Amino acid sequence: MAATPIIEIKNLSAGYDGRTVLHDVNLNIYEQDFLGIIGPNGGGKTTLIKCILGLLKPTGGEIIFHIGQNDNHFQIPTSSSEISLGYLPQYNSIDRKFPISVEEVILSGLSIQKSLTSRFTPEQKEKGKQIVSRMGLEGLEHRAIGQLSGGQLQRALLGRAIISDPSALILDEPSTYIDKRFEARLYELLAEINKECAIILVSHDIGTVLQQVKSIACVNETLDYHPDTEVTTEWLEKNFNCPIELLGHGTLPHRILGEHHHHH
Ligand SMILES: Nc1ncnc2c1ncn2[C@@H]1O[C@H](COP(=O)(O)OP(=O)(O)OP(=O)(O)O)[C@@H](O)[C@H]1O
Repeated sequence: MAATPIIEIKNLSAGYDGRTVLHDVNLNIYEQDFLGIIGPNGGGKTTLIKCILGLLKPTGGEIIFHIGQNDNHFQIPTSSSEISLGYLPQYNSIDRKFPISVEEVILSGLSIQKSLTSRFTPEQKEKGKQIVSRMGLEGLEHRAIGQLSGGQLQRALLGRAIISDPSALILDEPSTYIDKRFEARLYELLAEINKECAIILVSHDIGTVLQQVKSIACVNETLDYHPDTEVTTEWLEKNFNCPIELLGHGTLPHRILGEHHHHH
């Protein structure tokens, strides 16, 4: 069965105020994908995510979303508003003083098309409970998000991102949620979520990413896709435009690197 991608990015370019940041980006995301997106600071990772989420209008090319049953695809040429995408934002974009509880944060993942005051159905509340338990947040439902640890907040936001059973889940720098104790648990959760949802994981943490994902893309003005995680240091250096030592990842697990040479 020939798979159709759920997200198809063709010749995408994007930028700000007339300055091009991304160009000639081509990428297909399939149902079972777990794609890691790495790249140097300012390379355009967040810009690509903004385009996929429909928050930034591309200056060229297109992003096509295929949703629905396998034999019943339809396309939304210009917007992602109807495809269900889950999104875990960067830590520094979260206002922890916002007076909202864990349960409310999770349920807010369902309320995109609702007004803030409309009530949730009993089915939606039940779904919320399931997510609370899946995220290991029992007992914290009514806690304000400002009173959570980094790892707990992250799981609440992950719950919000997956409560609508999205076709794809996008995570922006999930390893910056401080609470390192929960990092292993996060990746366990993601592996589980990946059984029913494509995942796109943006991260600086090359070593961790390479151990979790199935394929990898490096974004540096354009996108270089690699179908597995057997990347070489040469591939990384070419895409980052710098020697691997400068990336600050001296502890890259060697077993996931392909043939490579040391040249000091
Ligand atoms: N709102 C904006 N207005 C103007 N320029 C921007 C804006 N957002 C990002 N840029 C610029 O676009 C380029 C790509 O930024 P982007 O945030 O996509 O990179 P990134 O790969 O996510 O970087 P990092 O790893 O540092 O988060 C950078 O040069 C940045 O300064």
